[in-house]
Amino acid sequence: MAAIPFQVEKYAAISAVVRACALTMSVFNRLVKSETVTKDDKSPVTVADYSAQAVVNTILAHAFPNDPIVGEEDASDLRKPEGALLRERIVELANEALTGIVADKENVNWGLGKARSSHELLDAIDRGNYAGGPVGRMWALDPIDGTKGFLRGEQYAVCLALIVDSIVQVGVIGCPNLHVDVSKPDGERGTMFVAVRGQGAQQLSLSSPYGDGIPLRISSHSPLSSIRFLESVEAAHSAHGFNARVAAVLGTSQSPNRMDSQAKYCVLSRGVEGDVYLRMPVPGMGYQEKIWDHASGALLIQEAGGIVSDSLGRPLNFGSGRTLGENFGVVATSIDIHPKIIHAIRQVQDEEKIGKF
Ligand SMILES: Nc1ncnc2c1ncn2[C@@H]1O[C@H](COP(=O)(O)OS(=O)(=O)O)[C@@H](OP(=O)(O)O)[C@H]1O
Ligand SMILES: [Mg+2]
Ligand SMILES: [Mg+2]
Ligand SMILES: [Mg+2]
Repeated sequence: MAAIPFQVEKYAAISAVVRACALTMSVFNRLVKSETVTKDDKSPVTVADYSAQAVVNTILAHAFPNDPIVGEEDASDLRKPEGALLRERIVELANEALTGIVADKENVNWGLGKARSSHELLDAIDRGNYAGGPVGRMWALDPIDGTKGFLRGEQYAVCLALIVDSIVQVGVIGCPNLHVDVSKPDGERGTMFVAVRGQGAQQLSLSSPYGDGIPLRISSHSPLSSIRFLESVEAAHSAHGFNARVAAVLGTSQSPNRMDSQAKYCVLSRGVEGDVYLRMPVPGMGYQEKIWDHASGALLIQEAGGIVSDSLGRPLNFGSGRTLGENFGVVATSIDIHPKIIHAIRQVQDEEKIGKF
């Protein structure tokens, strides 16, 4: 019998994301102020981001020693003398996660059960320093996407994707704070989203992440007047005013559904809580989107029957380095709504040019 493509990669990615999610959940309740620091770009990073990256990269290094990793965090601050306390905490947390008992897929060995030295774990974090590029295999990792959401106790996600020759082949996203049942927002939390190119997309739960799961299907029949946008919480991360003007052009009266992280892609793939994820650059910021903020989610949407492009309708290029440097904005939605959104974006941009706003 022929092997199913990317099955080992899928199970390794699920195993790594489940352990990283458990780590972040246990840290959340015990996090103290000194365990969050501000990076050079003014964004927060916590002991949970660092230790989750150490855990995922340790598992990937064991399972696929030749695969490079594009990960958000690096260990340079932790190697400095003033990083000693943070470093100790990260070593403790990462080893708890690597040696703790979590249900892994049977008959596989990801090198777990053995504690690592501080040196090994810092090197594991720095395996994420790969520059990216158009050719070959690489993993894209965001150990905590939506760190601000994590700190608020709201949505965040552990996101891992395998990219081969610029194309995302496997995408796994764990959302510890996302409700499992769309009709019960206050019900059980802890979801896992898994997509493999050509094999569909499923929602599973973090407590039972290896079964068949629920097949995901993006919503496709919303009349334009009732479509709902998904967007970032932070106005500094995506242009809320621009989204509101696109919504006005389309004539929708629904207020946007705002949440942090790639949980937006997850919610979109479930087909009920939103119809379009629109992320337009904030003028003057000069920010380039990072591949780890979109790779898993983009595949999830495609495998759920939707389409992901930039604001000009061009495919996202995951092979141009650590950023989506050749793209401008992100639009994820169903195949039938997509051209209408691209058209409305152009209309708003034209109106802005003639000074209508
Ligand atoms: N200036 C700017 N513009 C656009 N995007 C930025 C910017 N700065 C940061 N980031 C990235 O946004 C990631 C979080 O995205 P979200 O959509 O979750 O934003 S928000 O937190 O809800 O506002 C966030 O991911 P994490 O750092 O993993 O939390 C960043 O990669
Ligand atoms: Mg960050
Ligand atoms: Mg992120
Ligand atoms: Mg992050």
